[in-house]
Amino acid sequence: MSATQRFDNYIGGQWIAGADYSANINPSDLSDVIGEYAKADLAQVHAAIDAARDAFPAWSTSGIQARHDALDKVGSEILARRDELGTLLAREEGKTLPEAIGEVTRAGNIFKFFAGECLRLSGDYLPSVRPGVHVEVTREALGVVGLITPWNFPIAIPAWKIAPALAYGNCVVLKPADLVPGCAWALAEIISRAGFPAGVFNLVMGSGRVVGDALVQSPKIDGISFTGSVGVGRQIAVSCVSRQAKVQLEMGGKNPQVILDDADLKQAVELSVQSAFYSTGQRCTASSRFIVTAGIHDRFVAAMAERMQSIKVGHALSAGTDIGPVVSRAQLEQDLSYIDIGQSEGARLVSGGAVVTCDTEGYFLAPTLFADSEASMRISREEIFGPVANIVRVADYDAALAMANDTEFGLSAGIATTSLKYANHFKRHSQAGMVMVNLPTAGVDYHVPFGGRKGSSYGSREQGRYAQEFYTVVKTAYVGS
Ligand SMILES: NC(=O)C1=CN([C@@H]2O[C@H](COP(=O)(O)OP(=O)(O)OC[C@H]3O[C@@H](n4cnc5c(N)ncnc54)[C@H](OP(=O)(O)O)[C@@H]3O)[C@@H](O)[C@H]2O)C=CC1
Ligand SMILES: O=C(O)CCC(=O)C(=O)O
Repeated sequence: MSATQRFDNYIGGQWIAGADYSANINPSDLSDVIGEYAKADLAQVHAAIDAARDAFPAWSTSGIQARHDALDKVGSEILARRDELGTLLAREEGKTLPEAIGEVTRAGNIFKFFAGECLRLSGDYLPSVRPGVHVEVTREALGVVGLITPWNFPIAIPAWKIAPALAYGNCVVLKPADLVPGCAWALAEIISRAGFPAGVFNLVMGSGRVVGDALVQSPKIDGISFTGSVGVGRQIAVSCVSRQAKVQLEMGGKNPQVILDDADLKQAVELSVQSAFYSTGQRCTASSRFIVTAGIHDRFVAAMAERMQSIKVGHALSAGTDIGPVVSRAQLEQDLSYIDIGQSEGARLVSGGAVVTCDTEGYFLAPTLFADSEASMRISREEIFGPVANIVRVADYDAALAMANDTEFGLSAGIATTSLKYANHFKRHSQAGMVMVNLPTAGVDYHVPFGGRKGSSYGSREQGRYAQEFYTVVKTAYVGS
């Protein structure tokens, strides 16, 4: 691939040159330009929405075998090209190559799963309370959906929005994050050859303020599915609700990882390192606050400090790298500012705290851990979205549960314990959408519901068969004789 290769938008079955282009830069090596990616202008966004509207009547009533076959084909090609696509993902986002190949595999499996879902859509057939009448409850496609995706999962998040949308008969306009258009473009290119009619799937790249906002404001869009920050998500919700468009938001987290006295220390340390630092901490499911009971606290702090010495930060494509770079200069500055905040709030730096120099120029940050933190500190309450975590000491399980739930977020929550009693109590009383027992808070399956409570999510769940709640509307038909 030439460094200056240009990648266009995909609108109405055609590759359309952008109104402008921007460079996609490798955060592990700022001299590596992956390509120039199109930026759509407003006319192109509206052309994509119109193409999707025109395609909707035929696609929404198309045969389920054709939909199955096209989605299955996309899944097969993604899986067959997982090493190549994983390399592209690692290059543009900074996940390590094994993590990136894992994400690509997840995307391929998602398309395969939703290919199967085309064949499993069911409804209800019931007797009416009126004699001689019966009732049919069926699901129909929502319409044209705008999908707005973040930079931290450049292929899996587009996949888990696109695949159910198409499976249930919707037409799609995808706007990926401007920072990582490469995987979205590669996915669009695969979809363009899989047998979907023109206009069923459209890709418009560019900034959220221009392209994303045009999708959100368009009266021709029936629903928006968004993953990203709380601030942008809430603005989108207000716009969509005011014009009665459906909206689904997946946003931030401040996910607690509780470590109880009876936990297996080695296991607790491993899952905590995974939760907080893998994928450079850039997961909405990452844990950045460890809530540790008094009897294990000092041993946990010491074991974490020792374990963190062996975490290797480096180029995402280098063998042996555990943690790749932070995605961008802006995100690195945000992470560093939270490290300053933690120190000025009086937390004790146990490990990390500074940028790391590597052979290439990139945004490398040492995984950073604070101890002696208080639950009221900003580092304990605000989403950092980088490899920065802190430890708060509590007296016992009851205090740990109360602190875990004392947050405006509710995405994922973990507990490390050998006690069935506490594990069961935590599963029942955690105010998070996803609870992990003796597992990292991050790292979810593709065939079960994904989403949170409180400030983390809004609208129905993503993934698994629960995805149909967003991408379909229910019709109740009464049939007399
Ligand atoms: N929950 C999660 O999975 C994620 C959470 N975050 C959190 O958000 C913070 C900021 O990250 P960032 O990428 O800027 O998140 P944003 O919420 O800004 O971006 C997410 C997506 O929304 C788009 N967007 C931005 N503004 C608008 C708008 N006004 N209307 C419609 N779409 C819009 C973005 O476009 P573009 O970026 O191309 O301009 C991107 O495609 C992170 O530090 C982290 O805390 C970030 C990523 C994922
Ligand atoms: O932890 C995961 O597997 C998913 C995380 C995620 O969806 C996100 O960070 O946006």
